[in-house]
Amino acid sequence: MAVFNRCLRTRVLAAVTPTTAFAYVIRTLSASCLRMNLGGDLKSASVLGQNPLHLKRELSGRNVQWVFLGCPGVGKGTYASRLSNLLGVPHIATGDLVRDELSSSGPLASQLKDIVNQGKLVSDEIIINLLSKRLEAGEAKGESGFILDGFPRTIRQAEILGGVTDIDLVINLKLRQEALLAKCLGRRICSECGGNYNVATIDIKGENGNPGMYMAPLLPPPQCASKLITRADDKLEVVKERLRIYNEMTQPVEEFYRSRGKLLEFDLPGGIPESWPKLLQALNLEDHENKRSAAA
Ligand SMILES: Nc1ncnc2c1ncn2[C@@H]1O[C@H](COP(=O)(O)OP(=O)(O)O)[C@@H](O)[C@H]1O
Repeated sequence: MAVFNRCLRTRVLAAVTPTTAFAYVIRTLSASCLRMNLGGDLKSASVLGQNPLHLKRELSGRNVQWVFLGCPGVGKGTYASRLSNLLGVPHIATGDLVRDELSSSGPLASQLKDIVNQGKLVSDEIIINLLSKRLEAGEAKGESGFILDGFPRTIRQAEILGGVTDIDLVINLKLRQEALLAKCLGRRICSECGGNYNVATIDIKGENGNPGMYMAPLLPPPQCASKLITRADDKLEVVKERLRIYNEMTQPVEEFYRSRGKLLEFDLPGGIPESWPKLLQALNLEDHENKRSAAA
């Protein structure tokens, strides 16, 4: 097994141009961690109506390599994490990697704090370094496959990723504009367990032929209720800036994958109870656990 060497990475990063260095880091990791290119295209499986889970069993060592796109507050983390549990692949959210780094008070923390709190994107170099370290740690635990959430966020990141591994499917989550801001502002995190909740109730009345939409709040269990915190970048002005940056920098990534036939557009019809079964249907997946608890 190829073991990623931190000194080598430092030397390579210093010696070559940034793009080459990022690609080198991910290629090294991809080759060893992700067991790439073992065949099978799970994206086309879902499009063609076969069951990706069935295919997954047939592809020894090759788990899904999916990406979630979507505006801040759309619910990428919620659905990526549910699919990660269902498919048995890691959910890797680059925003979480950035927040872990921020709370670690390591050398990067002070540099990242201002950028994140202003709603800006951190540099490709930093984000790829954090992602590489996360993949390296996953390799050590025997992980394979991934659901990426928050990466790629720029065309350059998408090109680098595409240069080193195959992405099977990109799920583009979409939610009505009126709901996005409220969802971001209602987001809360348990400071103890890290659980994600939302205190916003979205209740858009149907008018002029447009349907209404209801999304119940996602309230914390009693043990988390008194420990909720709001992300520093979930303030109104910062959220507006993040939405602006998404439209400018990340929306082109949707087209990047659309033109390659990898994009699955999914309009969220409401909260989790309505959206989760429909998302599973769109992916040709079944959640037996969910069915069992719904029937109970
Ligand atoms: N791929 C990335 N490229 C650059 N910056 C990133 C990336 N992923 C996360 N970040 C940084 O982390 C912050 C939080 O990310 P995330 O939790 O994904 O936010 P959101 O809820 O807006 O999708 C971003 O505003 C940005 O500063």
